[in-house]
Amino acid sequence: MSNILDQIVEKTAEDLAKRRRKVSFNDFNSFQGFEKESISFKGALRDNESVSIISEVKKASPSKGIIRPDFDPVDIALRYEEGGASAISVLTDQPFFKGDLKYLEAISNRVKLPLLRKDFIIDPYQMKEAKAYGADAALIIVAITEGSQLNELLHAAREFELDALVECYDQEDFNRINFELVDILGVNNRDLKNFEVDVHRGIGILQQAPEGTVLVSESGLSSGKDLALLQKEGIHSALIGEYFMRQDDPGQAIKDLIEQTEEEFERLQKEKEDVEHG
Ligand SMILES: O=C(O)c1ccccc1NCC(=O)[C@H](O)[C@H](O)COP(=O)(O)O
Repeated sequence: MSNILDQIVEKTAEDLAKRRRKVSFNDFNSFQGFEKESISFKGALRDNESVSIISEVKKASPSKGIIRPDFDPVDIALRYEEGGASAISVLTDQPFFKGDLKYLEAISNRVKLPLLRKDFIIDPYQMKEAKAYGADAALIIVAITEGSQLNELLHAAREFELDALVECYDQEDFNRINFELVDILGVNNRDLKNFEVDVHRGIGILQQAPEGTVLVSESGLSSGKDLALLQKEGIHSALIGEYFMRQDDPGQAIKDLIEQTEEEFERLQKEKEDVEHG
């Protein structure tokens, strides 16, 4: 690991140490999230004939800086729900993405869709914290774990009734996964050395997962063409942030994208039939 993830993880560890001093592991037991029954994130991604959409609440990013200056996380999440998203990803990292755990909590009080805590999780403390603030699922990035840490985080997710979206950046990450413990796999299409995205590279890795794994393509997706390609290649879900966050009405943008995807998928099917029948 020698890229932006190094810097993010270093800062995450510092902030985590500060939070631990304020709120102990046991303190979380009295948080509101523990009263809520988890909603199946995995089920929501699969319950779709076409590619399901995980729409992301994302104010800023290391690659683009501030993406949405006029940022109202609850309003955005409500629009996502109305627009037809299957699940919502909420960035909770503050230093690099301008996210907040409070956004997760506020959204969980208003929206019925399953919520993914999108952060840089390196310790079981953050899993319990995710549940405490209303998450139904949490991201685990393989590249920021070492040795048994990945499996330890997977066990913690299970303990706190969270689905785990396990994210790879490359083949090396993929090779480290024990699929007996993992049932939702994401591949991030973004190359962290130059921030370029390549959806085809991601598909190639996702397709190696065992049958029954829920497959998620992440980053750089913005068109019906992208999503129809994913559907054609057997990918279940698309995680989309920046594209929606740049639209005046992110809810309408989801509706339009779903419609474009259906049209493009039909076009691809017809093209295939024409080739088959000469
Ligand atoms: O978004 C970034 O610049 C970034 C940089 C370094 C590590 C992670 C990063 N993004 C996190 C994500 O995975 C994306 O927010 C998510 O996949 C949505 O991507 P997009 O649709 O391109 O906003």
